[in-house]
Order: sequence, then structure tokens, then C-alpha cells
Amino acid sequence: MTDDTEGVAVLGAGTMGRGIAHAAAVVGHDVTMRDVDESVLDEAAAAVDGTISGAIERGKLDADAADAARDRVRTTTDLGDCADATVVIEAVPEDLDLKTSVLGEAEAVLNGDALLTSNTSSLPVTELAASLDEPGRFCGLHFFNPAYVMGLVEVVTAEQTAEGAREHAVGFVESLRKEAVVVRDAPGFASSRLGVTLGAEAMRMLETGAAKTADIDAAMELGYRHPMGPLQLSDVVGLDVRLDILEHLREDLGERFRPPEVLRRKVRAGHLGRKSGRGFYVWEDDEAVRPVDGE
Ligand SMILES: NC(=O)c1ccc[n+]([C@@H]2O[C@H](COP(=O)([O-])OP(=O)(O)OC[C@H]3O[C@@H](n4cnc5c(N)ncnc54)[C@H](O)[C@@H]3O)[C@@H](O)[C@H]2O)c1
Repeated sequence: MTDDTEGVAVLGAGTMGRGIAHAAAVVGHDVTMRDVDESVLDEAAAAVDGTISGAIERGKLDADAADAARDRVRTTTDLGDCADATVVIEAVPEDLDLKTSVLGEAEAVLNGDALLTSNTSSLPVTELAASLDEPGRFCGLHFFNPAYVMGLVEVVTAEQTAEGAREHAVGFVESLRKEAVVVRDAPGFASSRLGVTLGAEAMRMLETGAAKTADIDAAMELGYRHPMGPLQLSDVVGLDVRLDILEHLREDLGERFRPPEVLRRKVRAGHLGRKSGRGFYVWEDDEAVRPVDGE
């Protein structure tokens, strides 16, 4: 263990938690993924295994480094196993009460003066900080999906975030070989507000029959050089996640963030995008195989 090695606790082993675990393990940090659901943890461990294997195929890691990274990832349902963490990253669903309670429970078991963070996309980090005994140690750490690929992390400072905590967060992001941008707490930070706006407008275009799914996405991919169109990206993010973000932004910024009906319908039906196999596209083995509206 070097002095820079962190003990990283990732709370929530879903889409983001497992990606963050991969990103931290491959640079040498020890990672404990904690979830309430044992079967999710099995799935998450297999997913991290798979994405680390993918990194070997892409020439990003050699086999020994990959084995070492896998050995650094542990899973648990017992929050007590996270007591010695130096960096805690909460990645549970986008629900203020749930996040407040998970962060509070984490703060209660921590032995040291760990940096406590949330991967929230849209919730007010100042409010999350206010629920803690030591709010100065808290900030937002907003990763992008997939976290082991994307090079940006927003460090979102709450009113209460201490300078030391901000520096710790930026240093941790840099240790992951990613770029940190520091943003003040504001609805949707620097990225989510614009990201969901594009996704929601694409959904409204689909609803009103302006164009088909594949054509809307192709317009942004080929016309604006986006690596992925807004509807496919919404599937990758998770339609439930996008709906939650829109609801929070609507509360803060008004009706222009009202979630499109088609998004609500899909979430109600359990069509959550890539993670459930169906959203705006049909997904097989994590690949979009055809748009649903072309079926
Ligand atoms: N999906 C994205 O593209 C994306 C991008 C950036 C940020 N985010 C944010 O990251 C957070 C997580 O999103 P996600 O897409 O990974 O969600 P997800 O639904 O895929 O995963 C959430 C996980 O949290 C677990 N969980 C629920 N309650 C828990 C508890 N009390 N303790 C521990 N684990 C618990 C669930 O079992 C689930 O495995 C959200 O705040 C979201 O807004 C998501």
C-alpha cells in the first residue's frame, strides 16, 4: 500500500457503483462495494470482472494488473465493513430521503475523518450536507456513465464543504486519472441540466412524431458529432434515473423540465433502458439492437 492508496467504500452497486469500483481498483485503491441486495452484489462483482477483462482486450491493462485490480474489490451487505474507508461514494437511487439516510448511517460507522461524497446527478448537495454531523467533510462527486471510461468528474461543493475536503476530492479524482471540475451547488450542476434537456426534447419530438428514434439519434451523432444520440444515451443512463433528475429539476427550475409522458410510461412499464433490456431500444448483451418504434 502506498501513501496515496485510498480505502474506497462505494454505497450502492448499481450502474454507477460498479463502474466507480472498476475505476478506483485499476489505479490501486482498495474498494468495498456495499449494497442491500446480495444478488445485486453478485451481479456487480461479475460486471466489474467483465469490464476489467474488457480493459485487457482494449490494451488498457495487462493481465497481472487486471488480476491485482480484481483482488482489490470486495463486496458486502454489512455497512460495518466500510468503517475504515478514507473515501465514501454514495451511489444509491436519486431520492433525497434515501441518500440522507444512507449518508447518515455511513457517517455513524466511520472510524476516521473520511471524505464523504454523493454521486447525485441533481439533488442539492447543500441539503445532503446539512443532514450530517460533520457537513464540512462532504461534497458531491458526480461521475459519468460508464465511470471507468469517462474522463470527467464534477466535484460539487456544498455551502458547508471545507477546503480540505474539496482538495481531497480533487486529488482523489486526479488519482483516477480523470479531470475534476469544481462546481458550486446549483440545480443540475454543470452537466445534468443540459444533458437531460437534450434527452427530454428528443423524447418530445418522438411523441409528436417529428422523427423516428434512429433518425433523432443519427441527427445528433452525425450532425453534431455526439458519440451517441440522446435517446440511446437515455437508455444507457437508465430511464428511471432520467425521470428522477427531471422531477428534481422541475421542482427547482419550473415546468420546462416536466418529464415527457413517453418517459413516464416506459418507467411505469419497467422498460428502463439498457439495464432492463428495453427502453427506446431493444438491448441484447449491452448492445442496442433495434429501436422499439421500428418493431
Ligand atoms: N446512471 C447514470 O448514468 C448516472 C450518471 C451519473 C450519476 N448517476 C447517479 O448515481 C446514483 C445511482 O444511479 P445508478 O444509475 O447507479 O442507480 P441503480 O438503480 O443502477 O443502482 C442503485 C443501487 O443502490 C442500491 N441500494 C438501494 N438502497 C441502498 C442502500 N440503502 N444501501 C446500499 N445500496 C442501496 C440498489 O440495490 C441498486 O443496486 C443516482 O444518484 C444517479 O442519479 C447516475
